[in-house]
Amino acid sequence: MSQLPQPAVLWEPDRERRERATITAFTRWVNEHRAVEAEDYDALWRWSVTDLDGFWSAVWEYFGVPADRDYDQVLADHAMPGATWFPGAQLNYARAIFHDRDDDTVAIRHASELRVLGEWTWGELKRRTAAIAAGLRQLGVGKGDRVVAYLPNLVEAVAAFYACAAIGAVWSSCSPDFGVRAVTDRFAQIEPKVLLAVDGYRYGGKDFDRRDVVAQLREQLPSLHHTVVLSYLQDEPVAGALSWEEFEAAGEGAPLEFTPVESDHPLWVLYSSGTTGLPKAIVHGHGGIVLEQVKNLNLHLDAQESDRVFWFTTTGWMMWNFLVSVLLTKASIVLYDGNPAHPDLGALWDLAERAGVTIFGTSAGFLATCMKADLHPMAGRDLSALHAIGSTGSPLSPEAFDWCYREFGHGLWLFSTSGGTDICSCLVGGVPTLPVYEGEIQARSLGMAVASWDPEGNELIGEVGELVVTQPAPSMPLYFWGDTDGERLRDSYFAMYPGVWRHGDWVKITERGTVVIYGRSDSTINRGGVRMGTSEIYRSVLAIEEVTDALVVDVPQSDGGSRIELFVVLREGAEVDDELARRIARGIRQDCSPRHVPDGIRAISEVPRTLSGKVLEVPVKRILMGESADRVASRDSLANPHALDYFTELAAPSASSAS
Ligand SMILES: CC(=O)CC(=O)O
Repeated sequence: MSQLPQPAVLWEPDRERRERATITAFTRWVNEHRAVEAEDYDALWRWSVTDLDGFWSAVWEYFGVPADRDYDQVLADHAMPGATWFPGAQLNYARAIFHDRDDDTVAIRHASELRVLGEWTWGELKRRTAAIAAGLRQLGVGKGDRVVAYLPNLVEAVAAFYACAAIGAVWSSCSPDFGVRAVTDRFAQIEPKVLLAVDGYRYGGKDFDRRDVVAQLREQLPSLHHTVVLSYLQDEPVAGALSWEEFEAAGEGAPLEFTPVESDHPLWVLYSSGTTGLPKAIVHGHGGIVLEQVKNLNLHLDAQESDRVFWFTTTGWMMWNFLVSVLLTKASIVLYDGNPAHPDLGALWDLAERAGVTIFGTSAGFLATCMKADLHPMAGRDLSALHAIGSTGSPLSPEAFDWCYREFGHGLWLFSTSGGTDICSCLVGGVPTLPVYEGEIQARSLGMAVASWDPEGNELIGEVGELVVTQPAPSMPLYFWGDTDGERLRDSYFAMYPGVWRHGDWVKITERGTVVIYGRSDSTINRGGVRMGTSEIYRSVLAIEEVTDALVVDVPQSDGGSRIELFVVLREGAEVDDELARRIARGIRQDCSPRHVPDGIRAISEVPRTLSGKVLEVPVKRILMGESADRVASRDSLANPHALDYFTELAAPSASSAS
C-alpha cells in the first residue's frame, strides 16, 4: 500500500455549511428511523451499501417519492445482473418532476447562441409539456413507444422529454452535431415511432443547416410514422414534416396526465460505444432513475430551493439527463446551447452571471482550457451567487483544482464526479460536508458499493485497480435494447468478475476514502463525456480509399486532458499529408462527431492484433502511457508481435518530445 503525502486541503465546509446540507438532515433522520448510527459520512456510506433495503427505502420515504402504488419490496433479487428494484410499485418519473410545484416559480432559465436568456415558470413548463404529451398521443404514441429527438439543449427538448415520460413512452436523444450514421446506428436499434428534430443550429457563430440530415434520417429510420421539426435556425417549413407549432397547438389546453408505470418500465435509452458492433442501447427504468437521481441530486449535488443549477451539456451526453433530473429537487435549472468558447472563453461565465447560477457544472476539459488561457472569470463579473463548481467527463488535474481555488477563493466548493452513461449518475463524487483535497474526488456515492480490485478480485486501498461495484444499484441498466438473451450486457460489465459490475475505469480509493480516477481501462474514446466506440471511428476512416487499416486510442496526458491518436495503414504510395489528414478529420466530424477528430494522425505499417484478430487498443494506449510492451501484452497471443515495436519507439522520451 502506498503511503504518499496527503494532498493539500483546498476547501473545508464550516459548521454553517454542514448544517444546511440536506445530507446532514437526512443522516439525522436515518439515525432516528433506521437501525443505524452513522456518525460520519464513511459510516453512512458503509450502511448504505450494506443495508440496501434500509437505505433505498429511506431515500424513498425521506424525499416523499410520489407513487400511484407503493412497492411490495425494495429489492426482490440481489443478483447482478438481474436485480429487481421496487416490484409492485406504480409511479411515473414525470409525476415526480411536477409534484407539488408553484406555477409562478421559475423552473428553467435558458439561452443559446440564437436565443437571449429567457425563463419558463413551472406553469409554463406544465402547459407546454401537457401540449406536447397530447400532441404525441394524437400521433398515436402510447406506453412503450419510442420517441427520438435530434434536438439541441433547448427548453422544448426538456418539455418533450417530460411529455414522453408522462405518457409512458420511451425517450432517446442525439445532439444535432452527430452525423447521419452515428444517429442511425443509435436510433435504428430502438425502432422509433416519432422523430422530433431541429432544422439547424448555431455553434461558434456559424449556422449549421440540418434539414438534409433530417431528410436522410427519415429515409433511414423505416419505423418512423411522423417527424416534427422545430424551426430554430430558419423560419421555413420542412416538406413532409409537421411543424413544432402545429404539433403543440394540436395538444394546447390538454391537462397534464401521468400514466402510472411499473418501476422497471423503460424511461429512456442512452448509448455507450464499445470496440465492436453498434453502440450499446442502454435502457433505464422510471423507478431506478427517480430513486438514484433523487438521492444524487439532493444528497450529493445538494441542490436546494434557492439553487440555480447549470451544467454545460448537449442532448447527446448523459449529463443532459442528469441536468433535467435536477427538477426532481426544489432547485431550478439553467440550459445553454452553443460553443462554450464563443465568442470567447468568458461565454459560460457571462451566462452564470446573467442567470444567477449557484452551481456551475462543466467538464474537466473546459476548466483546463480556462486555466491554460489564464482566464480570470471573476474579473469584471458579479459571480457572487456562485457557490459550487462541478466537474466531470474526465479526471480533473490537481493544477485545475488549484486554478479554481486561485480564481474563486476558498469559499467555493469544487467537486469532481465520475460515473457515466451506464448508470446515468455518479459512482463517486461530491459530498458537501467533506473536505476537498487537491486532485481528488471527495468520496464514493451513497448506495454505490464501489471498490478498486486487482485482477484476482482482491480489494485494493491506496493502489490503482479496476473500478468495480459489488452490490446492485437502482439505476444500473434494465437491459440493452435488442439484447434478448442478455449476453451483451453480461459481457459489458460482468465478464471479468462474474456477479460484480466492472465499470471500465482505473481507480484508486485512498486511505481517507477519497477517490482518484485514472481514465478508461477499456479503449472507448471519451471526449467531454461523449463516448464514441473505436469501431465507429474505424468505419469512418476505413471508408477513405487510401486507408486499409487503422487503430485509434485516447491517451491520457499529465495535464488531465487526453489526446486522440489515430494510426493508419495506407495503400502503397499514399502518405499522411495535409490533404489526407483533412479528409480523415472531415469524415470523422460528419460520421461521428466534431469532438472525436484526432489530435494526431500517423502512418504505420501494421496494426497489432491478437491471434483472434482483435486490435490491441488498450495495450497500445498503455505503451503510449509509458508501460513496457512485455507488461501489457503476451507476445505469444499476438498475430504480429513486432507491430508493437513502433509504439514502444514512439513512446520513448526522445520520440515523444519530437512529435
Ligand atoms: C458523471 C459522469 O461520469 C459523466 C461522464 O464522464 O460521462
